[in-house]
Amino acid sequence: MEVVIVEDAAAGGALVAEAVARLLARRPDALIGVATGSTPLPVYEALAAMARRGEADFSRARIAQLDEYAGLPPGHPECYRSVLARQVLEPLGIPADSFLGPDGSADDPAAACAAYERALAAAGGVDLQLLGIGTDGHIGFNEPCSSLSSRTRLKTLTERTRADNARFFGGDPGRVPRHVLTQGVGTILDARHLVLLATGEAKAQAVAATVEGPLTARCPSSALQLHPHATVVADEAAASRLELAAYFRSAFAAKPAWQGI
Ligand SMILES: N[C@@H]1[C@@H](O)[C@H](O)[C@@H](COP(=O)(O)O)O[C@@H]1O
Repeated sequence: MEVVIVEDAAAGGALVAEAVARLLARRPDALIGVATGSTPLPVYEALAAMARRGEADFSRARIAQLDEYAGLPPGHPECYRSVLARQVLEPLGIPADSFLGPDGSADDPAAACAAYERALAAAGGVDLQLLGIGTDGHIGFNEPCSSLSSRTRLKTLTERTRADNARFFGGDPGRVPRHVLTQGVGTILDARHLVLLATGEAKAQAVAATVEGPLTARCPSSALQLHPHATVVADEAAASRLELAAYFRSAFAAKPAWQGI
C-alpha cells in the first residue's frame, strides 16, 4: 500500500484529480468509481477546473457509484445518484447514460444489487475507485464486521454513521435512511486501482487502523492491505496517528514524478 501525506484537503484533491486525468489520457473511456461525502469534493472541484481549462477530456469517461441509500424516492436530492449528478456528471459534462449505479428505490433490493454486480462486470470493471472513509473505518457503506469478500448487497447503517451523515438531512439522524445498497468489500477490491482520500483529525484513528492495524472485518478499510494497487492519500491531520509517517513521506519524496500514484 502506498501512503501519501499531503498538506491539506486541497493538495489531496489536486493529487487525486491528477491521477484521474492521467488515467483518462491513457484510457478515455475509463470507468471511474466515485464516492460521496465531503471528502472527495476537492477532487471533483479540481477535475471541474481541469474541464473548464480544457486540460482533461471527460466526454467518454464512465462513472460508477459506490453505494446508495435504500428507499429514497428517485430524484430525492440526497440520494447519491442525485448528489453525484450535481457534483460530478454535470460539472464534468458526463452524459447520464454513462453513469452506473444500484437502484436504491427498487422493490427487490437483492435483485437490484445482483443487477449492479452484472453491470459492473459487463462494463469491464472499475479502473480507479475513489474512496472516502467513515470514522469507524467503513468504505462505501460496509460497516464494521462486513465480510471482506462481500458483494453488493443491502446493509444496515450503524447509529454512528447515521449521526455522521445527519448533516445532509437537516441535522436529524432519524431522517437518515437506515438501509443502504453498497458495493461489497470484495466488489471494491475488484477495482484495478483503489484511492482512499482522508482528511481531518476525525479520520486519524481510522486511517491508522486501515494502514497499520491488523487486517480485520472490524475495520473494513483494512481490506486495502490485500489490494495490489491501493493508495491512501491523507492530509496532515488524518495522518497524525501513523507510526510510519516518516517512512511514507521519504518513500513518496523519492518517487519519480512521472510515476504518479
Ligand atoms: N457512504 C459514504 C462513504 O462513501 C464516505 O466515505 C463516508 C465519509 O464521508 P465524509 O467524506 O463526508 O466524511 O460517508 C458515507 O458514509
